[in-house]
Amino acid sequence: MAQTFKILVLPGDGIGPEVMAEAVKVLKAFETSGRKFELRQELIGGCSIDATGKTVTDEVKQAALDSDAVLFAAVGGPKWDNQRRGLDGPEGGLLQLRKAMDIYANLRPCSSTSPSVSIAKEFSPFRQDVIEGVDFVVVRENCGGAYFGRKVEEETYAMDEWGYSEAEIQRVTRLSAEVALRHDPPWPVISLDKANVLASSRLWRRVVDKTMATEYPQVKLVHQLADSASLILATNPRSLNGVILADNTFGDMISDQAGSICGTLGVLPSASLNGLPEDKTLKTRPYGLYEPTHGSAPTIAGQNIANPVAMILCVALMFRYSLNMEAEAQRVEDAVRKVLDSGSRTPDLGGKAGTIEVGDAIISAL
Ligand SMILES: NC(=O)c1ccc[n+]([C@@H]2O[C@H](COP(=O)([O-])OP(=O)(O)OC[C@H]3O[C@@H](n4cnc5c(N)ncnc54)[C@H](O)[C@@H]3O)[C@@H](O)[C@H]2O)c1
Ligand SMILES: CC(C)[C@H](C(=O)O)[C@@H](O)C(=O)O
Ligand SMILES: [Mg+2]
Repeated sequence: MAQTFKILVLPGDGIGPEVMAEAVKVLKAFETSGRKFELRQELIGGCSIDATGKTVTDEVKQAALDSDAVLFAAVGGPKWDNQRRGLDGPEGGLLQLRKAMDIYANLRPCSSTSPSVSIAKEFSPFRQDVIEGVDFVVVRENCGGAYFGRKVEEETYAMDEWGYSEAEIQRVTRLSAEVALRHDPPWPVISLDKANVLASSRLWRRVVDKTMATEYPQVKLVHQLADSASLILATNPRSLNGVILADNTFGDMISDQAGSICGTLGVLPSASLNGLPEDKTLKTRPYGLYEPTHGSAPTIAGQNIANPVAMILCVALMFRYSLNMEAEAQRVEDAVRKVLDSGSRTPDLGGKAGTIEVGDAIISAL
């Protein structure tokens, strides 16, 4: 009997449906007589608010928990900006889903050996000698901090509680160290915080220090203030090579900044996980939600010009982390590299190709 993987597909808003269509085409190309993908497509974000009154329904959250993996594209847009925000707004649908799945670590790779950065030599706004050899992965805490703390939102005052518990910091620190250990020799862990100002950062630094010293003494740990990390990323990004561990807010910011190395966010995928596949403490394979780093890019939606590469590389990450299909993950990454090298690129990379054309070219190159 064929092995069947249940995949929840969440295209969302803006360019989401366009880039998701290409990713699904790539996924389908990997069906064989021995392997099937059972796809269930659902609403999330603004389109879900319009159809159901909720940014994500309980059924969709349950479907995520019942799936082998979730492919998510993007949510939000000006249509909903002045209606509802926070957990009830379009972006809140994604936040609620991250929380429901407890996918506490968001891995956002940016490597000059990956297809995303290999094209940077021609398109990046950076000088080639500055970005040559850049190789890091941001491990962003994904379920806590300012995103999920108590909120006050009044006419003339607003507050977001930016709190972390020891346990929340410990688990993401462990996962970042495990990512570091996947490399030989192990990568350093570079932990970002604002311990010079924020109480939550001081706890962050203490817990990271203790966890690394007691459980991962073989992994080098560096603390870097988050604001200066931003400067370093813009001046000497290679010196951040390794695992960049950051809380929810700093991780969000530094991973968007990584897009500047490639010159576009349209090529950076990410994996949100509640553990690595080799984690023995998990009863099942980890939950995985695969989402590009970019958003719904409303100004370019509906024109067949959005770059589908980030979403397609999410399929590769899903193969790697959720479906035990490493060889297939590499085939997707190789095909993307080949197509970008051939010059078939969307306008954000200076090309003239359409979303569909790039998707088709990647399938032909598999
Ligand atoms: N994960 C998500 O769903 C997510 C992430 C970020 C922003 N958003 C939402 O998206 C909306 C727009 O936000 P924003 O403009 O700050 O960020 P954005 O990532 O949507 O766009 C930033 C810039 O990158 C470009 N861009 C992004 N993805 C691209 C792609 N695949 N191909 C080509 N160009 C691409 C856009 O045109 C824009 O110039 C907002 O409603 C925001 O809340 C959603
Ligand atoms: C849309 C928004 C909730 C989201 C975040 O801030 O986490 C996005 O910016 C991201 O980086 O995935
Ligand atoms: Mg972001």
